Amino acid sequence: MIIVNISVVGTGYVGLIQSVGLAEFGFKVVGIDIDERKIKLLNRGITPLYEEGLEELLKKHVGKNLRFTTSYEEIKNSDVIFLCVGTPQDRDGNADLRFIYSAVNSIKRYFDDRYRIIVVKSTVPVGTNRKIKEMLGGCNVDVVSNPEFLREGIALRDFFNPDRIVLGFEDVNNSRPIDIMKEIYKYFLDKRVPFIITDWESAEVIKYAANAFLATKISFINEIAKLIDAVGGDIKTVSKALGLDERIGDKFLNAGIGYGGSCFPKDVKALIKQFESRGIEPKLIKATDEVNEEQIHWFLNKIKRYYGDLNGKTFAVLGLAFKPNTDDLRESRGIKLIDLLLREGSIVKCYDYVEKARENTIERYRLDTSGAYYGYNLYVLDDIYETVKDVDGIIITTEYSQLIDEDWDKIGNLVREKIVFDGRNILDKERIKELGFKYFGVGRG
Ligand SMILES: NC(=O)c1ccc[n+]([C@@H]2O[C@H](COP(=O)([O-])OP(=O)(O)OC[C@H]3O[C@@H](n4cnc5c(N)ncnc54)[C@H](O)[C@@H]3O)[C@@H](O)[C@H]2O)c1
Ligand SMILES: O=c1ccn([C@@H]2O[C@H](COP(=O)(O)OP(=O)(O)O[C@H]3O[C@H](CO)[C@@H](O)[C@H](O)[C@H]3O)[C@@H](O)[C@H]2O)c(=O)[nH]1
Repeated sequence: MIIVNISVVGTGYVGLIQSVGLAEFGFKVVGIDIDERKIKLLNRGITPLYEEGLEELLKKHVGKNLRFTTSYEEIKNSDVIFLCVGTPQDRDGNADLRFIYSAVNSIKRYFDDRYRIIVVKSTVPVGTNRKIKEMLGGCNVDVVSNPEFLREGIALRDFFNPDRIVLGFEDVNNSRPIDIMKEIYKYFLDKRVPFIITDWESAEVIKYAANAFLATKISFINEIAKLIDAVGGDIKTVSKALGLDERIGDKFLNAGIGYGGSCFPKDVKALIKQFESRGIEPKLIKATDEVNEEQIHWFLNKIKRYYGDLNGKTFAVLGLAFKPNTDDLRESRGIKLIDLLLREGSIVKCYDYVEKARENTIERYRLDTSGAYYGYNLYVLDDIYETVKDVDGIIITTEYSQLIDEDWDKIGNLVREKIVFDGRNILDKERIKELGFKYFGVGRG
């Protein structure tokens, strides 16, 4: 089979990267989304979300072998359909599959006798690929589980350089869908990226297990950081020494105010639910989640212990996105801390290096033009020096490396009190203290 047409359903972080990536490979791609505003922007070559290098690649292909639409009719002409809609958390902590099922029903309407493949890239609980196949009963279709492992902020780099490609099939002895997937991902085969060809269930579990393992590394080091805080020492040295053991590895051992984002928090919770619904207690994964939920409160208490009462105090919160170089605020620890500070009666001035993250914050709180959040005291500023002016304390909430190179002398002259609560352990503790700042990190004595 020569793949002629590909469609990608859902044009968020995953779907948009998948669309431009496949267009770059030379395929004819149509992105489908129910969000008309997004589709209009995309067809004009504008990305509704911020990701480095994405707009350039979008502009290169849009109007040529890449276009976007809200019409599912495109499915008629598609050989391969990538499913990339969101699977957010529902009220009970399960993965909400509403968007998946609604997209599958929309796709089904345009199926005829032609053979097609649906590739599920969304993160879905065990059993979902099987359920999708059942929903398509009678159709000439194969369903392939192909979880995505990209990280926001470096999504394009991750897309073109994956550690592995995981492909789950209903029947690993049926070569037809396997061959087609290998044709689509020939670029990766040529690069000798390992391919894991397996069953649906294993593929589905791999995605959740990978996220839960990384989240556990973070919660583990955050727990050790609490001990270090009590006894003295520096968690950064501890992490470094641990990481030098190749069996442990140095990645994802940075202590801080916890993990956020659109994946770890919801995926860890959804994995817990998948255990529980089968009568198994996931003790370790539950602890990972609990440590993370607690971490921001533990850090707020540290701030409270210093000031006594936070009511009326002014803080500069540096970092709004859940991680550097993205505009994504989902489950951002910075936003969570802002909410907690506002509840304590504090005045918050905040800043992020990514302009779109600042805009999203304004939108989230529906700020008026002066920057004052109705009923609260929240200001989103476009300049870091304006942000720190006259504050009682600086709180770092996102691990931006740019913070290291800021003019801390100048910052020291602008603040009311020279004190930094470094929720990401990003600053050089000794250097900042030499400049006369009081310094509080996470597990730094
Ligand atoms: N964001 C990441 O870094 C990342 C990485 C790996 C996996 N994932 C997983 O990929 C999936 C998508 O995540 P995301 O961050 O790209 O989500 P997103 O919220 O950014 O995008 C989802 C898109 O789907 C669209 N959509 C919803 N219902 C639709 C429908 N019926 N038809 C067509 N479009 C529809 C929405 O309008 C939206 O544009 C999730 O399951 C997530 O867990 C995300
Ligand atoms: O040592 C560390 C590393 C990360 N974090 C925090 O962990 C969160 C998540 O970071 P990261 O994993 O880099 O970002 P995501 O874009 O959420 O990517 C994760 O979630 C995606 C969606 O499932 C997966 O595809 C990726 O492989 C997985 O890394 C952020 O809040 C970070 O601040 C730490 O606190 N300490």
